Amino acid sequence: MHPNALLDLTTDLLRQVLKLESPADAVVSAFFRKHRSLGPRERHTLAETTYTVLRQRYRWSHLAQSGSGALERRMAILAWQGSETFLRSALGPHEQAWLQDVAALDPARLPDKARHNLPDWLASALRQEIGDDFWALVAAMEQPAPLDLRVNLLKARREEVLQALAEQSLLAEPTPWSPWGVRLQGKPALQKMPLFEQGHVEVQDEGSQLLAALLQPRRGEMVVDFCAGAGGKTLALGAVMRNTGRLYAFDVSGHRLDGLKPRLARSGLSNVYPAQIAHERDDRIKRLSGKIDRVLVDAPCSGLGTLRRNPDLKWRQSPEALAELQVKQTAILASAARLLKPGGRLVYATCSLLARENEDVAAAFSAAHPGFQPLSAAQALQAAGVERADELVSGPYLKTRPHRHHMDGFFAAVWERQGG
Ligand SMILES: C[S@@+](CC[C@H](N)C(=O)[O-])C[C@H]1O[C@@H](n2cnc3c(N)ncnc32)[C@H](O)[C@@H]1O
Repeated sequence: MHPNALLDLTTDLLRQVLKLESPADAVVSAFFRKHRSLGPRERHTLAETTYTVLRQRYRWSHLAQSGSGALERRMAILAWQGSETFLRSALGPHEQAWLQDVAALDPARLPDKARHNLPDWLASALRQEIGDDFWALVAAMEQPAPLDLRVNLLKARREEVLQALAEQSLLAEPTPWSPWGVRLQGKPALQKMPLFEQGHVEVQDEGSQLLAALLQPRRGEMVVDFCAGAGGKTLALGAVMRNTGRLYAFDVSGHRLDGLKPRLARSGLSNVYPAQIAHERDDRIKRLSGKIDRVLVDAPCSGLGTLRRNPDLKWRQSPEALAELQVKQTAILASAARLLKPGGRLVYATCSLLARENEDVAAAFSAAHPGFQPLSAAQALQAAGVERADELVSGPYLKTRPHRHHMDGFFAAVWERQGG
C-alpha cells in the first residue's frame, strides 16, 4: 500500500476509535473486516499506532497542537508504530520539519497530564491508591502486557509445554507465581499451534490464574463461577477440580457464555454446566441456595487494572459509571453468597485498581454478613501451592499490580461461611 494511503487509513481508524463509543478492540476488528486486503504489517502499524495514541492520548494531543491539518492525522504521525522511512515518504516538507522539531522535545518537560495520560478523576484516585508508586504504575500501564498462558493440567505439564515451545524456537519461562503459568516473549500466532488447538494451553493473565488458586476447589465439589463470561476462570477452576464434581458457569450474557463453548471443547472438561441467568436473584440461584462448596464472583468492574490491554477504558469510564458498578457489585456479591454451604468459600474479585470497587465492596459485605469470616488471601494462596504469596497481598486481600508483579491489576477478597 502507498504510504499516503496507509497514513490516511490510520487517521480514519483513529477518528473512529477516539469517538470512544465502543470498545477499541471491537472498532479495530470491524475496521479490519471492512479493509480485508490489508496485510499483516499494515494491520500491525494501524493497530499499534491506535493503541499508542490511546495509551498516551494527552501526550500526543499536546504535542500535536503545534502542527496543522486534521488532529487525528497529526497524532497518527507522532505516535506512528511502523517503519519511519515509510512514514516520512507520506509526509510533505512542512510535516517532515514539524515532526523533527517535535521529536527533539524533552518528554520529561511535558506537563504532568501529558506524562500520566489519565483523566483528572482517575489520576487523583490512583495517586490516593498507589501513593509514591504512581509514576511507576503509569509507566507500567503504558507498556503492552506480556502473553501469559495457563497450562491445562488435564492435558499437559508445565515442563512439557515449555519444552514444546522451545522446540519451536519460542522463548518462554514459568510465570513467577502461578504454578500453571507460562510467559511467552513476543506475540506468536498461538491460535494455529497444536498446543493451543488441542487444549494444552489457554491464554490467561497470571493474575487471573491466581484466582483459581485462591478459590482452591477440590475434587468432587459443587462450585459456582457466578460471572463466568467467556469462561477464562471457569476453565482454570475445572482443571483444578480435575474434571470431577460440578462446576456451574453463570452469566447474564448468553453471548459471552457462547464464547465458552469452543474453549470447553478444547479443554477436555466435562464437569462444566454453563447457564444464562436473568439477574443475580434468578430462580436458579434460589434453588441452589446453601448447596455450594465454593463460589467465585468475578464481578463486572471498570477493568482499570487491564489498561495495558484495554487503554481505551480510562477514557470510557467515569465516576458516575463507577458508582453504578459499585451498586451492582454489592448486589451480585450478596446474592452469590447465599449459594454457599456452611464451611464454604467465597471469593470476590475484580480487575480494578480502585478501592471503591474493591475494599469498599468487601468491607460493606463483611459488615452486612457477620456469618462470613474473612480469610487471609496469602494463606489461601500458600495452601494452594503459590510460593511467595505474601508478595501478592495487602492486608487480607490479593492485590496484583502491573508495576510490581507484571500482571494485570487484580483484587480479591476471601471469606468462609460459618455455621454447621
Ligand atoms: C469480569 S467479567 C467476567 C470474566 C470471566 N470471569 C472470565 O474469566 O473470562 C464480568 C461478567 O459479569 C457478568 N455479569 C454482569 N452482571 C451480572 C449479574 N447480575 N449476574 C451474573 N453475571 C453478571 C458480565 O456479563 C460479565 O461477563
